[in-house]
Amino acid sequence: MAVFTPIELDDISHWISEDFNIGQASEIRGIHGGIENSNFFLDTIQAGKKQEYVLTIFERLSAQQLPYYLELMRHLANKDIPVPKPIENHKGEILFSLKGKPAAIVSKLPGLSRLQPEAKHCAMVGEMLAKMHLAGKDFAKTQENLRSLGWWQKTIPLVLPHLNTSQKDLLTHELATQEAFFSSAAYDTIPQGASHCDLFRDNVLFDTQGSTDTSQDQLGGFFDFYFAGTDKWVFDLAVTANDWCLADNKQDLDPERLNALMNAYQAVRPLTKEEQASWPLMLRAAALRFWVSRLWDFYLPRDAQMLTPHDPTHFERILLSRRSL
Ligand SMILES: Nc1ncnc2c1ncn2[C@@H]1O[C@H](COP(=O)(O)OP(=O)(O)OP(=O)(O)O)[C@@H](O)[C@H]1O
Ligand SMILES: N[C@@H](CCO)C(=O)O
Repeated sequence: MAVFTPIELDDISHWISEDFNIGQASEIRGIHGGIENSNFFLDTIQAGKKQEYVLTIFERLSAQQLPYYLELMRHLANKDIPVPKPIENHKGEILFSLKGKPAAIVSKLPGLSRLQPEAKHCAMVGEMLAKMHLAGKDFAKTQENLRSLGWWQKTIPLVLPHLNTSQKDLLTHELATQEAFFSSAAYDTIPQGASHCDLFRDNVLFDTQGSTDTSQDQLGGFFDFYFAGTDKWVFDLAVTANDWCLADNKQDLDPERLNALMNAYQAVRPLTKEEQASWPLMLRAAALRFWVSRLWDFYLPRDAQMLTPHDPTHFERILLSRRSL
């Protein structure tokens, strides 16, 4: 629930009409979802028709880091993967500056999130995630996942003082396990490429086709590529499974939804035997990554209007569950 940098229509209307071919800005509305960036729905009127976009002001990422994400989105959108397409100005640029911070405008995806997904939603996500991984194979840029092992090693010491003894033990032992895994010969054999790395339920939209229930749901698309990176595809799948396939106890995996996700993914891209062998440790790595980031946001929060950090204990419980697999 965050808007860190407020933007009014007067701040952008001249810029939009002068630098872009998307009509006249008619309305801008802060979006109070998300915790990382300042996001706004931007409406324009072009040739008498309303058009909808999303304006994002990046609060942490730098102008050097951002081209990877935006160009990945453009690459995938050009291959008909349903992701937001960055809007170019008259010079063909897709990264801008607003109020001294990097900014971008992207297409608005249709639909809404399904926070209580059914197996069919997991299957749609699994199929598209595999297609996305394959579509990204010829993406020219590489950039590390900025919230992977190096970031965990840097951030864990900052949050340890806030934890009790059992949490400290869990965090430090899991980090040591992952350090050994990342430096193993087996890890090097696992295929990698452009990965979303944050494909939670709140980063996928489903187009309801006008239905009041889920019976007509079609995938609207994946968004929020701002934690993407060149990473192990099976790590990306594990991040997705940990959020989409949670059992009712909010820590174990639900077999029906997990099978739907995995079968649909593998129908497009079968996992290698090395990926299959790595699966338990990848699920743990995915749980650790988000436990650390939620601890960081919770104990070292930033000033923001209406920022509601996520509950760190959610991924503490998930990590404990994955370690028991
Ligand atoms: N391209 C898009 N199309 C439709 N809705 C979007 C789009 N991008 C963002 N949104 C809306 O804005 C909300 C916040 O976006 P997002 O999830 O990217 O927030 P964030 O703070 O950038 O990232 P995070 O979710 O990691 O905290 C989303 O929940 C969604 O409702
Ligand atoms: N999807 C993340 C927030 C953004 O990284 C979480 O739920 O912790």
